Amino acid sequence: MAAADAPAGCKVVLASTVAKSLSSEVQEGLNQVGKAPLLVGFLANHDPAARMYADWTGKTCRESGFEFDLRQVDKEELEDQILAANQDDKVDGIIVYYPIFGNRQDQYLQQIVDINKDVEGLSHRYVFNMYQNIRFLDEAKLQKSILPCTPLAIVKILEYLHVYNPVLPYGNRLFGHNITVVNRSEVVGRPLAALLANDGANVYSVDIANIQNFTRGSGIKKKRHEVHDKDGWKLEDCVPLSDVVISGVPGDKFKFPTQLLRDGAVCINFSSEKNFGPEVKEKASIYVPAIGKVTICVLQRNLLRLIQNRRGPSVPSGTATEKPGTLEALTES
Ligand SMILES: NC(=O)C1=CN([C@@H]2O[C@H](COP(=O)(O)OP(=O)(O)OC[C@H]3O[C@@H](n4cnc5c(N)ncnc54)[C@H](O)[C@@H]3O)[C@@H](O)[C@H]2O)C=CC1
Ligand SMILES: Nc1nc(=O)c2c([nH]1)NC[C@@H]1CN(c3ccc(C(=O)N[C@@H](CCC(=O)O)C(=O)O)cc3)C=[N+]21
Repeated sequence: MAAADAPAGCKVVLASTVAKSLSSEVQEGLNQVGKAPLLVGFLANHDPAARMYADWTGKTCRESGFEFDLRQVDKEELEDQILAANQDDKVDGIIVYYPIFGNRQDQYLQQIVDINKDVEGLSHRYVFNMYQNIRFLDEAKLQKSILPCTPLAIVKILEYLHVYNPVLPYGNRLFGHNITVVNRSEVVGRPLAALLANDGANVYSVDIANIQNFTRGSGIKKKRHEVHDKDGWKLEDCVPLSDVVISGVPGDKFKFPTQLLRDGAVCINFSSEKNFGPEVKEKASIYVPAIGKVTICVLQRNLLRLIQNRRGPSVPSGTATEKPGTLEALTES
């Protein structure tokens, strides 16, 4: 499209741009750690999206000073393989690509990864901390808890876009924003809605069946979010209220109804498919078409955090302790 025909108002922000701003922080962490951390990936399914993501993670890791060992294993052998990697001192982090069995056995496998090697933050303790808005692992608030990579990548993008308002205190920086999240899976959509609401946003969480409101209440008086069903609500009810819309519907059938968007909304797609058609640029102020590169940066950041947590706190006096238990305290280096 010639520049003169381009929609005037919309800025397309690519994940690579946001990833660049995070990678200097990752490189700094890497220098402190003083070795190439080893991430082991277990692929036990034939999902092309998982394979693509795994190959891409390997390429990015090798380019940026990390080692990545992708192990293709039979699903019946995976349990023993994970336990062996838990025991292996050379292994710093473990990522298991899901779905494998596609049922509760997958939850079982998530819980057998050593919590000190769980780069995706899927262990019960990390998940509990996230939903309860508990940001540190220790009383002294020196060891940060681990957040799931894709939801945290979206938080990092919203910080980059200045949707997080630094004039407000840590932990309240999304106060005043209405955000629609289309996807409520346990791996991305539900944790994302909780994180955004814990930071002060009023979140509409949409799945195939219904819409829920995640909120800290009027004046964000509550310490952590609560959830209310919005009976009978549809996208038509929440999208026009939302200044940020985040969509992650799998498959190529779903197309987000862009005519419902508020003028100047910020739109982010995290699905492998393009949930927003090209016409999104006629309405949005900012459009982020994909986020994968940021997710991988956050994965590397989590791996460094695990190594730092394992080595024990060596936080310079007066940094982590000064900050209240906030997501920023958790997400800042
Ligand atoms: N970019 C990244 O870093 C990542 C991207 N993904 C991608 O995100 C997408 C979603 O992955 P998962 O959450 O694991 O999928 P999932 O299948 O577990 O969940 C899909 C969610 O979308 C909802 N949904 C489906 N159709 C809908 C509709 N028509 N209207 C409203 N809601 C609808 C479902 O109710 C469910 O909450 C996939 O394309 C996946 O490849 C997943 C993980 C990381
Ligand atoms: N334990 C676990 N964690 C995962 O995070 C996980 C998983 N298992 N199993 C498989 C799915 C799939 N997945 C994707 C990551 C990035 C893109 C993605 O969107 N990548 C490109 C788009 C690529 C393209 O345009 O084709 C991007 O964001 O720029 C898609 C899918 C993570 N997964």
